[in-house]
Amino acid sequence: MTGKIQGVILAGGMSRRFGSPKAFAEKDGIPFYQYSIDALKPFVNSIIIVTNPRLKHLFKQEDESMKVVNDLDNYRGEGPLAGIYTAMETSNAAWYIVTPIDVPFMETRVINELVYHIDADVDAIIPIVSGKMQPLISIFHHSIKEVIKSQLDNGERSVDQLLKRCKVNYVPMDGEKAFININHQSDYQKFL
Ligand SMILES: Nc1nc2c(ncn2[C@@H]2O[C@H](COP(=O)(O)OP(=O)(O)OP(=O)(O)O)[C@@H](O)[C@H]2O)c(=O)[nH]1
Repeated sequence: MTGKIQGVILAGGMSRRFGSPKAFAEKDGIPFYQYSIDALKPFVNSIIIVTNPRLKHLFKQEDESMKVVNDLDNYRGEGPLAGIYTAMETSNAAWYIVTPIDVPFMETRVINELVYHIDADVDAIIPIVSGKMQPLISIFHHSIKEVIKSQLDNGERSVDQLLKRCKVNYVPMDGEKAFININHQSDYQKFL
């Protein structure tokens, strides 16, 4: 038994480098954030998009199984950990599968492989692709919620720091393309 699995889409970033909200940039006429939804959907009971008040109204809530919320007030805009903590506070699940909104080549097989490694003995499951870890396309157990909170309360926004405090299963994976993330307009020109 794995318990309830919640999908989390981190969508509260400022897209400063990109210059406009990345979630709504398009690949083949489909907004980037939809690719994150599509990759998660087969594996989760529900999806929570965690964003900020500037963008919240722009996300379409497809059905009852999807929720769009802002980062909790205390941690608004404090980075990805604020989004993960908000999801853990807002919903009640055993596991949280997290994705960002700027990975338009993401594939269900990536999430499938991470889900395969869900195990009671670990706190986090993180892919390693071409020697680089991808901590924002990952699975976290709810038991680390208080660790995240204490980091946020100490102003420590680093996900890498969190991983040093957790039992992590690092999963080597093939297929770099699925992990391409778009940060700058030049990435958009290059890959899309
Ligand atoms: N909920 C939430 N998500 C965030 C926050 N900061 C970043 N994210 C998300 O985390 C992922 C990675 O963010 P980045 O690309 O590093 O940051 P960004 O703010 O979107 O872009 P830059 O402003 O160019 O750094 C994206 O999906 C962001 O939307 C935050 O404070 N809250």
